[in-house]
Amino acid sequence: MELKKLAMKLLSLMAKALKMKDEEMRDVFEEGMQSMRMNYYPPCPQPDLAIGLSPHSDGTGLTILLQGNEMEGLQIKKDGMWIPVTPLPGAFVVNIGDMLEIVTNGTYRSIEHRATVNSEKREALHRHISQRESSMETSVRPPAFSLLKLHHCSEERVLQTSSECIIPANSAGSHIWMP
Ligand SMILES: O=C(O)CCC(=O)C(=O)O
Ligand SMILES: [Fe+2]
Repeated sequence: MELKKLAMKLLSLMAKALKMKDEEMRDVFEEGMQSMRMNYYPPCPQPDLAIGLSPHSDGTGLTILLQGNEMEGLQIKKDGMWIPVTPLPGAFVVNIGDMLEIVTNGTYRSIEHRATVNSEKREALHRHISQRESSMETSVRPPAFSLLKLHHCSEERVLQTSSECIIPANSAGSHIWMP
């Protein structure tokens, strides 16, 4: 509940920064799905040869993350390089997800990230804040993304552009957002 309040506050500030209507942002995320996940990375004898979680972006609106036992592991990709996100005691990390990138018309970019492992265990607790289904039309013009039914784009086009397109996590693969 408190994390949802925090997420809505952050979303509201982003809406303000973008001169979007607050209600518009609330309409997308207030009644959306939320999920909680605990990731446990066991101690690894050869961390350099292993990966905890492969590179991805979150398909959500916002992810609020607490790096539990303050072990390093989370890395973001910036200018082609993996940068560690050093855990700060008691601090949350907030990740922008794909759906927020779409709603903000590409201004707030969804970040590619991964998790490495250590010779000691690591824990990370996540709260994902997602959109209400069928509420993804941005009022910003021109829209940077449009929703295509998958059968309208050839498999080749999807493959060519897959690093730039966004596949909604809950769409069972039937729709795709294209820039
Ligand atoms: O373990 C982490 O810090 C990141 C995990 C993550 O990115 C995810 O579960 O989506
Ligand atoms: Fe993630």
